[in-house]
Amino acid sequence: MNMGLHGHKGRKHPFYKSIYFAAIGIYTALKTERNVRIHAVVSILVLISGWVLNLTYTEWLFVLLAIGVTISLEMINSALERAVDLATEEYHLLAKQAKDMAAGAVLVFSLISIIIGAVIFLPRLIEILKLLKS
Ligand SMILES: Nc1ncnc2c1ncn2[C@@H]1O[C@H](COP(=O)(O)OP(=O)(O)OP(=O)(O)O)[C@@H](O)[C@H]1O
Repeated sequence: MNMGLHGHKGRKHPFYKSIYFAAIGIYTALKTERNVRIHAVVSILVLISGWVLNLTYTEWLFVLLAIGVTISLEMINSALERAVDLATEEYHLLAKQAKDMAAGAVLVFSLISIIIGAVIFLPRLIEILKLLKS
């Protein structure tokens, strides 16, 4: 394997090609990973809700961060699952730990996202329910 001057396998792509491969990666994740599709649909619903509820500048920053990091982590989790499956088809403790830790990372940030969502959206929803009652 020629690592050459350009590092990994001696390949060197122009920048636009790297962006193209990354876009293919997003497409592949959407096509093959149910969890990524669910996150994408929920994210679109959250963006519409944020627009309807007229979020503040700071609230938008938190919402965008929560959406972006959650989907990114989910894709890294899927990538790691593939890398592990490529490395071994056998049962292996290290394979289990690698997959479970990656899933744990997704879970940690999902819990943070739920807190961010609750802090931003719950007070507004309660406000709307009060208005509907009166
Ligand atoms: N080669 C392996 N050796 C040991 N344990 C494994 C191996 N592959 C998978 N596992 C265990 O089985 C679980 C399920 O693995 P799988 O690859 O199906 O991922 P998954 O968690 O179902 O993925 P998804 O996020 O797509 O639902 C892993 O979390 C891990 O605990």
